[in-house]
Amino acid sequence: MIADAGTSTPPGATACIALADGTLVFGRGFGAEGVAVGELCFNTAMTGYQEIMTDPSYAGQIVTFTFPHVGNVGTNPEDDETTDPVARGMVVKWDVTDPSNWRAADHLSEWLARRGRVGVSGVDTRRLTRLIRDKGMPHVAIAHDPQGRFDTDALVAAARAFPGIDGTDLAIEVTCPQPYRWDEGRWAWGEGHQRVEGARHKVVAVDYGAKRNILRCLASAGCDVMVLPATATAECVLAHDPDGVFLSNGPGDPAATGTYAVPMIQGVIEAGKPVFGICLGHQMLALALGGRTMKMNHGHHGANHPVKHLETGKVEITSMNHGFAVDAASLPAGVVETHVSLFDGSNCGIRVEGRPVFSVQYHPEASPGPQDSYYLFERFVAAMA
Ligand SMILES: NC(=O)CC[C@H](N)C(=O)O
Repeated sequence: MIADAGTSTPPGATACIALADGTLVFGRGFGAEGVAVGELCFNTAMTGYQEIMTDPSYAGQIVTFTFPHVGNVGTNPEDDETTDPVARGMVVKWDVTDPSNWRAADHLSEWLARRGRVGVSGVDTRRLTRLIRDKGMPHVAIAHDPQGRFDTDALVAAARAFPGIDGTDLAIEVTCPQPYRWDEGRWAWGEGHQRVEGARHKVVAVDYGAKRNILRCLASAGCDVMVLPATATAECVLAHDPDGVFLSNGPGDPAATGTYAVPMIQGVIEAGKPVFGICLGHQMLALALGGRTMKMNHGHHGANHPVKHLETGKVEITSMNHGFAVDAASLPAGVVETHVSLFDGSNCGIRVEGRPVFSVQYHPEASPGPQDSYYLFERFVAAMA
């Protein structure tokens, strides 16, 4: 149900996606009723919709899932990457509202409704994805009304009024309000998440919107993790006398977030600390080293992205979620490009020559996704040893 502006609501439609250019897409609503605005992206992962919806890096975005069966395994308390969903809404093909389709413990629709997030199902997500590729992550308003009453002109106007993610610092909205310690390790099958005892390395993790599984990977690799808010200064980080500093993933434009992150990162590098960054942390490390970042057309969001490690020639299948990228041509002498995307050649990793400072654009904690890149946590620990 993809139509032009002014088209009346088709019978049975209880949800509408209005693009800023006037394109309308109708479907069946689930989750919360109401309207949400944001940047519409697509994610190609076949599993992990709950982890994706609760990844703080999706703040300001609405996620279209290209995999057709989303919602069929319900939700559970173990898979949240943060307390609340952070993506503003979700779009899926499978009709989540059909009760005969659902047998899971906690219905995705109720889970989403409890958290005030809007869902649109029954959409031709293949066609919508092509549209996102053509238009480059459009600004949209999505609406869910069980009576199917939509003021489509107002929805298009709301999409147009969305300020966009370019130039916006969103990390400040999702970072932790207070420092806290993290000592829970990775999932052990049948035993859940366990406390890790006897950690050997003191790590400060700066939280720009960290996923819980990243902190679990650090703890499981032997790190005693102190999580600090995004605006922590170098002085504040160094006051914890860490063996290493971790820069987390997070939402928004790295250039806008760099205003406070860059001086902190420069300070800890100057102090000789090992530094490891993931995704937004990677982008901000590149900025701190004198590089530039740029907005991508439709970004990389999925769990099937091949990345080449240029120094070993090995290919890793990675989990990704980013709409900005480091411009490799902008990297100064002494900063080496270590990884590239085999989809489009974009930069996926850097390191500083002669220093234990490195970062990757993708998500080695793989939540969801393949675990090919877990070695990066071990590399960080080795750098601190
Ligand atoms: N996953 C992330 O950390 C995303 C980084 C950044 N917000 C981007 O979209 O590129």
